[in-house]
Amino acid sequence: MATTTRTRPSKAWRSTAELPLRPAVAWQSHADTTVGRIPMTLPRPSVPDPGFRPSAFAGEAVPFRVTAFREGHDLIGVHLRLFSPAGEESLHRLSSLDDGLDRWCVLVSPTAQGTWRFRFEAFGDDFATWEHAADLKIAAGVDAALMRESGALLFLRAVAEKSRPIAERRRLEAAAARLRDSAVSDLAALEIVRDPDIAAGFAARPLQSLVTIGETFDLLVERERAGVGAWYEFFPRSEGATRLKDGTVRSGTFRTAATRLPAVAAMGFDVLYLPPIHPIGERNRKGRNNTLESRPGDPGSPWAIGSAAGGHDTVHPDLGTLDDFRAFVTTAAAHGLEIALDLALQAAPDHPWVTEHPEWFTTLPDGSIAYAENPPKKYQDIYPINFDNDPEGIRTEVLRIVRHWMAQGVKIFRVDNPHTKPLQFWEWLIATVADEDPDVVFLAEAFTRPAPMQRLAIAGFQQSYSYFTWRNTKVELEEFLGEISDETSDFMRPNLFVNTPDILTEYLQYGGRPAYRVRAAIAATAGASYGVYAGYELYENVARPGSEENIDNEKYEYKLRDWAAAEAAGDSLAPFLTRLNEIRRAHPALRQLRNLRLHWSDDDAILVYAKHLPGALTADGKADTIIVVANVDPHSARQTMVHLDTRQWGVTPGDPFDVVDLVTGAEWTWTDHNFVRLDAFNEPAHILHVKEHS
Ligand SMILES: O=P(O)(O)O[C@H]1O[C@H](CO)[C@@H](O[C@H]2O[C@H](CO)[C@@H](O)[C@H](O)[C@H]2O)[C@H](O)[C@H]1O
Repeated sequence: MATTTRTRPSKAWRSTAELPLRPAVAWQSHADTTVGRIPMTLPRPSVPDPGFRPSAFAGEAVPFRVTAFREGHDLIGVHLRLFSPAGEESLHRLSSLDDGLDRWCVLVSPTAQGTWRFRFEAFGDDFATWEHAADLKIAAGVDAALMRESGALLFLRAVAEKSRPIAERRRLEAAAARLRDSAVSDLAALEIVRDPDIAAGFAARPLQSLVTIGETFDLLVERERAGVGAWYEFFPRSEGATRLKDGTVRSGTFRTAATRLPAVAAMGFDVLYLPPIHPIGERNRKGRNNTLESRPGDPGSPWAIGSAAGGHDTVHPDLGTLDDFRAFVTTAAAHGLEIALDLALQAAPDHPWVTEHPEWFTTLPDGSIAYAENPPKKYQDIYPINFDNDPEGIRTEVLRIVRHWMAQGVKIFRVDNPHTKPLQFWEWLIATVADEDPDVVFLAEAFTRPAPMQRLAIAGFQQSYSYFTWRNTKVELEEFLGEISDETSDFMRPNLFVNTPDILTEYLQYGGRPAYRVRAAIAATAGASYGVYAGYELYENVARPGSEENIDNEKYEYKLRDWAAAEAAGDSLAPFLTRLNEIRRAHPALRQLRNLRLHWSDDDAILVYAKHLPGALTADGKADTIIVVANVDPHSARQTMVHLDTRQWGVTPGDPFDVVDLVTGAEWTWTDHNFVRLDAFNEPAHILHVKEHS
């Protein structure tokens, strides 16, 4: 049987409205004004700080937007002229959002990495202006002769454009003659005004006047993993750790931890993040539950980096050797997992830096060095680095360390507390590393105020931890999702971790299993990147009294977990996480962020959002639409009406469309208003795929 395969164009972009390329010609310009003939403002993608550039990831559906208008009521059009890193030029027609705000938009997906350039070109759309007026006036018998003659002149102007296909020019010439022919009735002339072929020709090659060329901007396109991925975090020392007869625990190693890789991969995760893997300080080592006294056998916090065994370039001897680490990275890659390493720029008191480079620390008047803090947290087992004492020396050392791990196959770094170090330093480091390898990704662990958090992203961090963990109610989530998918999306890519070793929110502590389930569903579908710290799947929800983190925290001790027994007993969320990751892989709309749109329900705990990706931007040419309806009250069953703006995926309001729940398999026919009932104790969220549509 013959099969047909859709072949995608091998260009560096995909577009919802690409036009044949035409040279840019500014027909009117005045050097004595700032504003162009057709004013354009608020171009996007953009960043709030001059000197920096917006970014996207390869394959991201980027809405290129601008606000453009002109005096009076003649119609305008707007083009996006795009230049790929290789210098290929393309032209894309923006559509009016018709929201009364003069906003225009086109979706383009750059698929090639590198620096792109783009600009907007606005123009008087002379055919559209005439068509609009002629349609009304000729039909009403007002100025019909005048309209017909204006049309003929317009068509002949188009005929003179040699770049138009010959068939189109002939059609226009004939149409102009008929408009002028007094034997042709006004009713017949109206058919010319409404001729779809003529309209299509002018849509592809508009008849332009007053062409205004906007400023040219840069857009940095980074690799897909910079923006998309399912992350899993585990402590390698816990994986394969064994309790000995005397009650002590023998550390896991890279070799034993490697035996857990198939299970992490089978859950569908893409990135495995490891907390620091370096020697841990002996002096001031913390004991269990963040106590200041460690007991024999306590392994200490991995973030207390450095001992006589070495510093940031060394593997903790308990974990194995550098060769073992390299083998671990290779095995992970064979399972489709990329390793993310921690980059925590601080030192335990016995780190070699402390004696070799005392100038890298701040010595107090009494000769001591103050320990690190991230108020209200106190890190008595580490010294912070003073980046201003020897900036060059510190830069050289950190670059050496990063290069060292890159040489072992690491291309992702989770940076600890970057907001406690100078922004300038990060701008330099990330740019320097990108020059050497543009595939390296830095994730900022900056739980701080919005301004420093956002500036770290603008300065170059490819990804950022976010406030997601603390946004739990419907109202909070709506505000958060609206912000990350639009306001900050040109420069900040949030990773929606559901938990971390430092964060066990009250919502999880008291929400029971429904809370774990619904949070995972929202993170995996709302975030293009999301993450899970090991133990989440076992619903570990007991906090250390007075803190927002797990009791008997893995940061200070080995954690021996029986994954298989939990799963066999039905006490594991792993099957659900696996399904979520399968859904993410099967649905390209979910591997996007900027396409998230909030919809509505009548209930204060039912959150509704959808993600749509047009077929023009998907690899197989099929549109993909997912609707998520989530009950964020983990203590109840809720029923309500859900209201959708179905036009976002091309369905006329009121028309029916079929959906399938990707978790339960249930199928329904929906319209723009639908009844839902979500029982938190059963299935707190619908993840609905809109079946076959254009
Ligand atoms: O300050 P954050 O909440 O962003 O947390 C990150 O950095 C902390 C310091 O590196 C780190 O804290 C852990 O390591 C410290 C140093 O060993 C130790 O004193 C803390 O008790 C321990 O929580 C935290 O894990 C990291 O995510």
